[in-house]
Amino acid sequence: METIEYDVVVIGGGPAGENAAQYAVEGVEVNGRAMTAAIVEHELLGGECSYWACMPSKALLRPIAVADVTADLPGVSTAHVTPKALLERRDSWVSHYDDSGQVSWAEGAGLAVHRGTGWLVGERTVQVSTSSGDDVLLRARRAVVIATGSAAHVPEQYAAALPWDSRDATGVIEVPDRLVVVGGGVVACEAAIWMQALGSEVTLLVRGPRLLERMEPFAGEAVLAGLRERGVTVHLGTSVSDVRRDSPEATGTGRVHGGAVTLTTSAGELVVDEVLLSIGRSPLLDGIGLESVGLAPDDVTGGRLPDWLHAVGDASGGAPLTHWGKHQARLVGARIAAAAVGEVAWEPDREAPVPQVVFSDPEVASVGLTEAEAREAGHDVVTSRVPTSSAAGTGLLRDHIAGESQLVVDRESRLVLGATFVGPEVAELVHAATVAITGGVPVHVLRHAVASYPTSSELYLRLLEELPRELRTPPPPPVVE
Ligand SMILES: Cc1cc2nc3c(=O)[nH]c(=O)nc-3n(C[C@H](O)[C@H](O)[C@H](O)COP(=O)(O)OP(=O)(O)OC[C@H]3O[C@@H](n4cnc5c(N)ncnc54)[C@H](O)[C@@H]3O)c2cc1C
Ligand SMILES: NC(=O)c1ccc[n+]([C@@H]2O[C@H](COP(=O)([O-])OP(=O)(O)OC[C@H]3O[C@@H](n4cnc5c(N)ncnc54)[C@H](O)[C@@H]3O)[C@@H](O)[C@H]2O)c1
Repeated sequence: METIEYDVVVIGGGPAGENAAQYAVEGVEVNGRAMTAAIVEHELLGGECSYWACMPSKALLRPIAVADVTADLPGVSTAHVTPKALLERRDSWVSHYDDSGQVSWAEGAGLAVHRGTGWLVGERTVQVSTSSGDDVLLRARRAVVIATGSAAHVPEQYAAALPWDSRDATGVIEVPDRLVVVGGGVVACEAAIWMQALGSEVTLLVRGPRLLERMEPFAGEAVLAGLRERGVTVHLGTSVSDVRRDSPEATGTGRVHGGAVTLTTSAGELVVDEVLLSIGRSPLLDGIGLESVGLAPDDVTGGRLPDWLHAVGDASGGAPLTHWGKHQARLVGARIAAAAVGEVAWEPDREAPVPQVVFSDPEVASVGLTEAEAREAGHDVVTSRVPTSSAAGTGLLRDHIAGESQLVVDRESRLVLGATFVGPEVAELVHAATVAITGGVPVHVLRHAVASYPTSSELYLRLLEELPRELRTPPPPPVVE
């Protein structure tokens, strides 16, 4: 078997793997020789995000959001979604499932791409099985990075019915007349919108009492009202006990997978044409040879790895979000690069807060701790909440503005712990809160960050004004006895 040496070998070429490889070697020379890295990828370079997750879902949702605005904005005629053109836009944003652009980027960045499935066979050693049948061994002089992503959960009771997963929803070709979406998380709240806009009659079956259960309750309530308003049926507190399908058939991604599906649920029996299962994802760590180096998947997600092995992105067990995986990858890449030249990479003391935007209607954008998480962590919490329409800039966006926005503040330090914005186009509002948390900007200082009139950012002034007056000044110095 041929053996090739690189400084760094990355298993998995999604956004996290690509960034780890790039940051580990970019501009780094050791003894006058440029660092080298290889990415092993067995599907498309760019990963889930580029072809089956973030990009296609947002390409589908944006025109729907724009059409919604025109329906609520006097002075323009109302636009309507045209399903064929919407799917063509999706196809263009996923480059027709062709990754040659990403391969060119990798080659331009000096990264080698090995097509095939990779797994560890020993310390710093990855075997790659290629479609031609010629396996190759990649030896990493410095580090191996696991960036294999995650896989959707498919409980046993659904497996024989061949339900859709998120790839079928983002890659939809045949629009089922009646679609059940199981789950009340991010995929469910986003996919229900585009599937309904494409013509499906959508029913959400949510096991828990609310949508978006990891976010502030008022966010899930607003999204629930939004979905119902656009004609989506939502059953909360509903479990599925049996799933049967007539003639299940593996017809391919985005096509209806057979005949009618009958679901027995705590809300009664439902007969539909397709079921989209969106009940979470787990790190993809099976079959990557962890046992060959004495490790188990829990060691990866628990951060118990030898110094030559790293994990980034969904595979690490951290927040399964592209920007978070890329952040982890930049940190890991910088650590590998610094270690190669005998240095230690600089990192801030404080761990960065995780932002997330749900591109539902209304949108939800949040960062840091929810109120409940902050209290559980022992903070003396103060919150301020205002209608998202309460700034002139947000009010101008459209006629009807649903949703509220909230800051969670630590009373003692005056620091922002978390923020949630619910409403139209709030995605861009959250970054200022992310900056405030990352930079440790207390609210009495944040009040002096003046937003232009009339922009949505003036909502910060409204939120800060709602806080108790005593938080407008620095905390008193500690009394020295
Ligand atoms: C429908 C949907 C929408 C989403 N929308 C957003 C969004 O708007 N914003 C956001 O931040 N996040 C979003 N996410 C989450 C986001 O897609 C993931 O967090 C992100 O893709 C994780 O990146 P990654 O590099 O860790 O893994 P992936 O993107 O999954 O990439 C892993 C890569 O590794 C390859 N691989 C796996 N095992 C091997 C092996 N043994 N050998 C070789 N190659 C291997 C895979 O083929 C894949 O290309 C969405 C997820 C879904 C499902
Ligand atoms: N805009 C974005 O950032 C975006 C968009 C889509 C997906 N994502 C990422 O993808 C990940 C996966 O999304 P998701 O919606 O599949 O997961 P999720 O974790 O967001 O939601 C899972 C939902 O399924 C429910 N559930 C769990 N097990 C169940 C079961 N056995 N039966 C019925 N219901 C069950 C949960 O109560 C929850 O409502 C998310 O964690 C998110 O980070 C991000």
